[in-house]
Amino acid sequence: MRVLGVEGTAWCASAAVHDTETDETFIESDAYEPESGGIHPREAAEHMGEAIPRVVETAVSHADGDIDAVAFSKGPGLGPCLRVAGTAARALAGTLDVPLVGVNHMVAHLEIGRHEAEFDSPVCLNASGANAHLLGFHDGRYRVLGETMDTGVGNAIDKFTRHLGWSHPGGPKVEAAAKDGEYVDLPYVVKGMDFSFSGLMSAAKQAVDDVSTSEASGGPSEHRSDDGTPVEDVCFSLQEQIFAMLTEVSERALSLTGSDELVLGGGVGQNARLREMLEKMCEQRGAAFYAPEARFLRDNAGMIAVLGAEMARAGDTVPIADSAIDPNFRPDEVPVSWRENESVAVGHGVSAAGLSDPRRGAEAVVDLQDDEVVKRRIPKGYRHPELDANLRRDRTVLEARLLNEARKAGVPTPLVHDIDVPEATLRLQHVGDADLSEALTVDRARELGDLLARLHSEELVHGDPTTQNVRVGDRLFLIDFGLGYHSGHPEDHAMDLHVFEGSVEGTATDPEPLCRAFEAGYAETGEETVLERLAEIRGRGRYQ
Ligand SMILES: C[C@@H](O)[C@H](NC(=O)OP(=O)(O)OC[C@H]1O[C@@H](n2cnc3c(N)ncnc32)[C@H](O)[C@@H]1O)C(=O)O
Ligand SMILES: [Fe+2]
Repeated sequence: MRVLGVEGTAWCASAAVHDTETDETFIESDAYEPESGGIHPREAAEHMGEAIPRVVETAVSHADGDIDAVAFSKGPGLGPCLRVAGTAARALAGTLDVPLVGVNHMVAHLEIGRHEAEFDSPVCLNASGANAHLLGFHDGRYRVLGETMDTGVGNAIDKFTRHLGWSHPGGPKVEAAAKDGEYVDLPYVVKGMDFSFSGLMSAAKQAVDDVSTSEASGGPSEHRSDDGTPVEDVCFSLQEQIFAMLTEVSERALSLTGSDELVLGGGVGQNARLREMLEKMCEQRGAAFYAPEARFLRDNAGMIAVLGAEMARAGDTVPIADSAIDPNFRPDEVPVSWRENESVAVGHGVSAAGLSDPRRGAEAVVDLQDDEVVKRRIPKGYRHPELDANLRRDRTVLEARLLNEARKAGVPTPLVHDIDVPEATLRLQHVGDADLSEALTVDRARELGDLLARLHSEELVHGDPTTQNVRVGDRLFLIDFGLGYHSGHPEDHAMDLHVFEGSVEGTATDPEPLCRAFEAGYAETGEETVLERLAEIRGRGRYQ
């Protein structure tokens, strides 16, 4: 079978032909390059209007007109661009009299890696321009295990370079500038498997602004000053922070799902430092890692044609009348017709808190000694040594402090027997006999809701309350406060709830009653505003 793919979600007008017999993919692309600033939707759509017919013609003639189906990016993306590419795809399917396939662009970014690596059920990290998320496959659907709480990763980097006056796209320029940089401390924000870039980006711009104000007459190529931060140091550190955040949440997702395969997708995946970090992390935990070649990472119609072929084979085609584009098409809305009903399931190779298989813990090695647990935050080879030392120290100290404060707030936690800060090691009381991930019930979900409400009423935030960070005994115990902090803000409290529900939705067959009970438990003692904020976070328009 030969499938023609059409891609036109934002900047890349592209057509491709995938031949399922030979597994070869021919791609023809034409990039829109804004003269100044970022991507303008109207200009980008004009570019699509000119370039799509051209790239389609090249691809069709490459296949000698021998095409069995037409697949196109149905969304997400910029409406005006999607419309142009969608119209072209519909017209082509009509003219050739072949079926039409509507592909989710984000799922295509990840399926291309799975297809090439021949992995069964990997965790997928998408690092693209307008998005950033972790997907796992469970019970016939992609589940969003974690995602950005504000902008996509590429857009965050591009906004920073726009601030510097550099042309679009900024990602490759930051990568080049980072080669001569040294580490400076910048914010690092992960919440469970979610993460955000806005604080980090403001700090980066601030650091550079200090430089440019004192260099006002120095011209754009001169970035150094005596008291400011050299721009290459900011670029270097930006990469170190952002990619370490993405790698950390990927590792957490591997740990939570028990998967030992990771694939990368999206344009930012072209960055060698990101790939290096992911590769090192996987190597350290004995997982397999795959990143497709660059032409399949950045936006391209090849990935649309490859997934389109699988969908067409599964009979997943769409009548022209029902083929409307969807600018907000989320990957978890896609009915996955082309995969067997396999799952990345919780429990798979994951022992209780990683106890019998210490390698599996996301962050720490945990050893059982009599009735005590020795938890050591091991150095992570993928992180910059300074960042690594800071994170291990800060999290160890915070964890010890917050475990005690939480207990005082009436939330059961293990007693802290001893702390060794230089070794980032805690000796803790052994509590419970299973993880909540192995023993989640409606009643326990409710009990946990109540515990988090109590924690929040004392202005404490857990930071990572997934089902793996709750122990089950005669009652529930909260463990692993390493991402915790003090805050009385409803947004921070709501994020705790969001993280828990994300871990349930990513792994439970029927998450709905569990989440409802959890929220009911929270509502008994917790603040109504937090639950309202939770609903808002869920529906928040992200990815600007
Ligand atoms: C919806 C769709 O239009 C969108 N696609 C998209 O944004 O294009 P993509 O090719 O996946 O990613 C482009 C981004 O990838 C970044 N990028 C490219 N090369 C890079 C590099 N070497 N280092 C860091 N970022 C890089 C660019 O700066 C830009 O932000 C998406 O997938 O989110
Ligand atoms: Fe993309």
